[in-house]
Amino acid sequence: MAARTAELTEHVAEVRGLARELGGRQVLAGVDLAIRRGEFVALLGRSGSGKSTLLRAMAGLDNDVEGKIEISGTAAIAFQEPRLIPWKRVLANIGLGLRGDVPLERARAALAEVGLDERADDWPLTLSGGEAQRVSLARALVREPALLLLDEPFSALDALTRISVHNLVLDLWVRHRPGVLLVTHDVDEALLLADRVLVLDDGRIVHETVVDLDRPRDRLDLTAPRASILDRLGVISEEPA
Ligand SMILES: Nc1ncnc2c1ncn2[C@@H]1O[C@H](COP(=O)(O)OP(=O)(O)OP(=O)(O)O)[C@@H](O)[C@H]1O
Repeated sequence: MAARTAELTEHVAEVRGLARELGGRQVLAGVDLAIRRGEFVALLGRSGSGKSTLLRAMAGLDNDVEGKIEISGTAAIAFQEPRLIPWKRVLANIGLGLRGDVPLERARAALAEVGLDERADDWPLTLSGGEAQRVSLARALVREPALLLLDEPFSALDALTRISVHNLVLDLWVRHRPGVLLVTHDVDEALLLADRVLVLDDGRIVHETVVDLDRPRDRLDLTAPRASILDRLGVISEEPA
């Protein structure tokens, strides 16, 4: 079982030699990774490469990993599906914590931050996909996480909703400055949002691209880093030479 809490100074999360076997396969085979305070990191990798396994371990949801995980403060996770409890109203869903309930005022404030204060007393099933994902983000934020783990939170959204939730995540990140680890399949999404893009393959981090560009970013500026990441993912780049 990996260590969980630590007084890290420069970093909000440190993972060393993380290993996990699943279904007879070594899915994680010695992952090393560190996230600085307030840093936005994106994680790419082929389907089945172990991205969700890594996030679950960092969120403390998997006790069968080997290696070291140190998180300085609280980690909160949001998933691809919002995972709201249908028989609890929206506000109650935010207040429901993994570790005890949070005060109502804080839950209301979190809901207001994602622009849904008027939906506090509604049932989750009356929300659109984008709204439900916003509630899921509010539920993570209300824990005031030092580390926010996002497991493909945009991938089930249509293109326009996706852009608005991208912008919301960036706004929330600027306001609260948690360290973020975002799992995505979308190279452009990773490059538009993150300070650093990592690639997971064969159970290890095999590639890192630093994205040293101001936000909001222009897709045209991302051509070179996109090509090198696609190359590492084994995808032929469609960019003109
Ligand atoms: N409980 C389990 N039992 C056996 N194998 C599992 C279990 N959970 C995950 N796996 C396997 O572990 C591997 C990694 O899964 P994981 O969900 O972490 O991959 P991923 O990179 O997030 O994939 P995707 O991009 O498709 O979501 C996969 O091959 C998956 O089938």
